[in-house]
Amino acid sequence: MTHGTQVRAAIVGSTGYGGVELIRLLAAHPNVTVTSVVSSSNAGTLYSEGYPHLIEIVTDTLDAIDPELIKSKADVVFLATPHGVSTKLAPSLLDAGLKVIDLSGDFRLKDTDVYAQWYKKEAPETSYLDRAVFAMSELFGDEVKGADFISNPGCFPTATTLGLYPAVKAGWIDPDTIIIDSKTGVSGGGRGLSMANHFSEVNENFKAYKVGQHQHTPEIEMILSRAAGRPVTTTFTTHLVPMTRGIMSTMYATLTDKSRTSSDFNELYRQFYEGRRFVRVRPVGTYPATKEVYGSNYCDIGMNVDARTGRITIISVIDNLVKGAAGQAIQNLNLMMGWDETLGLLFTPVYP
Ligand SMILES: NC(=O)C1=CN([C@@H]2O[C@H](COP(=O)(O)OP(=O)(O)OC[C@H]3O[C@@H](n4cnc5c(N)ncnc54)[C@H](OP(=O)(O)O)[C@@H]3O)[C@@H](O)[C@H]2O)C=CC1
Ligand SMILES: CC(=O)N[C@@H](CCC(=O)OP(=O)(O)O)C(=O)O
Repeated sequence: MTHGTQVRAAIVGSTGYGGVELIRLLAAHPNVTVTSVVSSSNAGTLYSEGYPHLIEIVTDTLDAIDPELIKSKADVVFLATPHGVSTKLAPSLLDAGLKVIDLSGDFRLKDTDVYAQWYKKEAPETSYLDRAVFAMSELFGDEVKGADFISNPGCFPTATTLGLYPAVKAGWIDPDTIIIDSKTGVSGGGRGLSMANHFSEVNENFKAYKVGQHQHTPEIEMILSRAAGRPVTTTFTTHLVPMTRGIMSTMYATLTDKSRTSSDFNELYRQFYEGRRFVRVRPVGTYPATKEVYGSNYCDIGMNVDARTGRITIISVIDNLVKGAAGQAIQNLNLMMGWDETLGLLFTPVYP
């Protein structure tokens, strides 16, 4: 599996935004070498033709999707492919003996009917679904060590549930009252051009989308239900804002004990995330902005209790391409391999 400590990685969907972010981050990882960049549509061409910023840095030619070829070049495969593709690809890669980390939503939901309902696609085969470990690093990281198949969380569920989990788990907020208002940058939609992420549609604009229909709703509910120890449903709305990277989730909920203060919650969160470098709980009275995590694997959280209304407002931010995708996938690789979870990921946010 390893050569010394070196793991060889292949990236399927390497030409997309998640794939190119994996390349950027893995270039700084001491234990991983990217040995195969894979494309379903451009095999045989130079990778840097599609990404001139990587000229003379990534000199590889794109490989075709061939499990045996990938197995000959790599130990672990990242799937940064659209929903529905991993369902078909992951089984053959696992059968070839590769470890797989899937960035798509295909293997996150264990109920096949729920997947089919929200993703409008046929669910993966149950035996492979059962094998996939859903890995929100800070919440379920203990389940990842030694796994051979990881399902990486979605970007909105990452920002949202890291912000809500400690309060729900402690029983300090009523899970039935939670309302989640999320905003995302355009890169969340991937590199493929659609009318929705056309410059003229996004610039100077701010719009809600997939209202009541977002595919991340059942994933958020699955995680909050684990925290609450009973089924939880929630109201979740996404908005597209004119920025490239970043997600902000603003969450509202009613307190179960109205005497608790912002300081009480702040202390609860600090204790819950103690020792987890990538979650930064902001001091009472301060709130994170997306730019403060730009290009980094951090999730920053701030909260305010309003004694007047008996409600809490929790604000959580991530970079959708890092903590929301490639960064957390690498964090999960680290946990899977039994390495320090921060390996290769301790870079500062890009500012300004
Ligand atoms: N963008 C984000 O912020 C986040 C994305 N994700 C998830 O990560 C995955 C990748 O997203 P993202 O990088 O944004 O998407 P992109 O659209 O930017 O890239 C997806 C890539 O997948 C490849 N691809 C398309 N069809 C197929 C196919 N049939 N078989 C194999 N490869 C295919 C394409 O490359 P080629 O034609 O060269 O094969 C394409 O470049 C998605 O599942 C997405 O939901 C998760 C969290 C956040
Ligand atoms: C702007 C935009 O369209 N964002 C996407 C982000 C989802 C995504 O990336 O998908 P997974 O995290 O499920 O893999 C969306 O809202 O559907």
